[in-house]
Amino acid sequence: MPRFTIGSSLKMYFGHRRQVEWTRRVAEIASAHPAVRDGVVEPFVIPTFPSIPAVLDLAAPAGLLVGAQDVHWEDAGAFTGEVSAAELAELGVGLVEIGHAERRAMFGETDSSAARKVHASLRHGLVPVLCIGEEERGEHASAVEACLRQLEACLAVARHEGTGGTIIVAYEPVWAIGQPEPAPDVHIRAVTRALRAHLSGDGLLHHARVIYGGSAGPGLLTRIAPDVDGMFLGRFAHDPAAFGAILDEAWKIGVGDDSRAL
Ligand SMILES: O=C(CO)COP(=O)(O)O
Repeated sequence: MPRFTIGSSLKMYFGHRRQVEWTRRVAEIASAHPAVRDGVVEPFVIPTFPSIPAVLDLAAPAGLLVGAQDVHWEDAGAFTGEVSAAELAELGVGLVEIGHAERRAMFGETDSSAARKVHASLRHGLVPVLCIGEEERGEHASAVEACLRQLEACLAVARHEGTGGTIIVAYEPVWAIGQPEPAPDVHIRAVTRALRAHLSGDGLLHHARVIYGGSAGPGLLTRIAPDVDGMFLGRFAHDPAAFGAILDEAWKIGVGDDSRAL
């Protein structure tokens, strides 16, 4: 099991050519990096739907997982504009982002639609990257409470149906997305610690991982590493070199962990 899962959603920032170019550079950096070669980091990229096949061609040989930014909960039928988990699995997609704050705010995503999408993804062996986070900045305790409530609401269908698997929970406080700085370290660590404790030993969701997103960039992982399993990057990974800098950090932390264990 890699120590960290680190990746980026390209949202709708780039066109097709630029996503391919970005992936080519990040794939070069990742495949040559000891953090990826030695399994300290499991890297991923989440492009737009039409760019998935081209991104997969470059990413897969470099050890980068590829995700989709959304999914529909049904397997097939009259659902114009939607894409099923079955088709994503057929293409070789490994991850599915579900319930991102932008989809909740702009496209009517709710905990109950997210719950159906999580279930569909697990049924097809895809790993949900389930995005949760409180809307307003406040006390740690109220953020923990809101996130645990949201997490369980988004897992309700999978729990009801007894459908398990691996899941990545992306803690993304809504107020920290698209900002100059991430949430304060102590806040991130309090919430991710509580989420990890809640999910540890979960009978249904094996290997649940908790990563942080929201204006994350180089320098943050070193400060929050003891309480997270990775990071979900946005704008601050648009420069492929920044992705490389974060792999450097992860490698240093991983080597430190190993030497402490000896
Ligand atoms: O939403 C995010 C990742 O999904 C974070 O985006 P930013 O890092 O650009 O705020």
